[in-house]
Amino acid sequence: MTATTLDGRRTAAAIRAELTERVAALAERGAAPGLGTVLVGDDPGSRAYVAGKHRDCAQVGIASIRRELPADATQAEVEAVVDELNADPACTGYIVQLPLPRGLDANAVLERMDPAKDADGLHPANLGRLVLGVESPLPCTPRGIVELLRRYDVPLAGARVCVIGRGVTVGRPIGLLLTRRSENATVTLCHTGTKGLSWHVREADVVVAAAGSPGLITPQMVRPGAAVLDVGITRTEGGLLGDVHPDVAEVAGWLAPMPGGVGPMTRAMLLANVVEAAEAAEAAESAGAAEAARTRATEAPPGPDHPAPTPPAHLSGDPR
Ligand SMILES: Nc1nc(=O)c2c([nH]1)NC[C@@H]1CN(c3ccc(C(=O)N[C@@H](CCC(=O)O)C(=O)O)cc3)C=[N+]21
Repeated sequence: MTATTLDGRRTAAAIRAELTERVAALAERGAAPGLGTVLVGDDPGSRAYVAGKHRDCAQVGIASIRRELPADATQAEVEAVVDELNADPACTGYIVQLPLPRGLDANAVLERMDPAKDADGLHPANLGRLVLGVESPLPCTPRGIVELLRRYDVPLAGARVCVIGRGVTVGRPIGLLLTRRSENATVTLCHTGTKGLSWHVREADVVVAAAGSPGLITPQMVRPGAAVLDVGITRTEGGLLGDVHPDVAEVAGWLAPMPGGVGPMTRAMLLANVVEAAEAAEAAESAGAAEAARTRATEAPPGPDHPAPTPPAHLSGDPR
């Protein structure tokens, strides 16, 4: 058996085409989405990832706002950039590229962001909303995984999903998405302390490998026909390595490879979050404008343009 490729590049391109139309519609109503990125330090991976982000933005017509700080930036300097983007009306959404260099408090930075501009869905208020089932921007990688599985009709209802990795961007939030009633999967969250990892993986209909451990998932561990998504990226001299051994393609029913699987979907979902935030802001603004117009109409003092309405006879107090 050779797995069907869950082609993230092709799927992300289709999503970008859909978003391009929505950005054009926003522009017609005078609302231009703008994505900000905050990059601290010079990690080559982070740099490449942020550059990709700006290329994607240019392609769909989203303005991009780039902020870079040196690796020795202070907490106050990073927070000043956050304050600036919170206040900038041209920036409708932004991300702070993680991980931050040692010594910086990422949680304090995330907490300081305007949750309405959180394009990553990683602000504590938005993660809380995800737990509560309240609408919120969703973390990009988990959202990209769900979208990829959906577009390839991989069955999720009642499916056993094994997630390997407990990071904040993937492993922790993905269980919250997959166990919603709309997806209805059952999720086991495994990590480096899990006993009998092979057994857990072998039970699964869907495997999400996000541990950052090259070749961790071998063909013998995978249930024939299962969907396997490689989310791990390890940078080596020889290139990028995923968490899934290449021979898994002979056993799996579906495979999201690295590269070309979940990574491009993550980027597409970031764009989706930015467009959705701009649509929500535009809707709130036009609702606010309509409300203000109504308030003016009902509260304007009587004058030559607005004569006081004549009360109906039974309320006028006039005995005639
Ligand atoms: N605030 C924040 N939000 C993130 O979403 C976030 C982050 N920080 N820090 C780092 C991780 C990693 N990440 C990737 C996204 C896309 C690819 C991607 O497009 N990968 C391509 C190729 C990768 C390459 O060639 O370098 C692929 O898999 O085909 C990779 C990695 C987002 N992250």
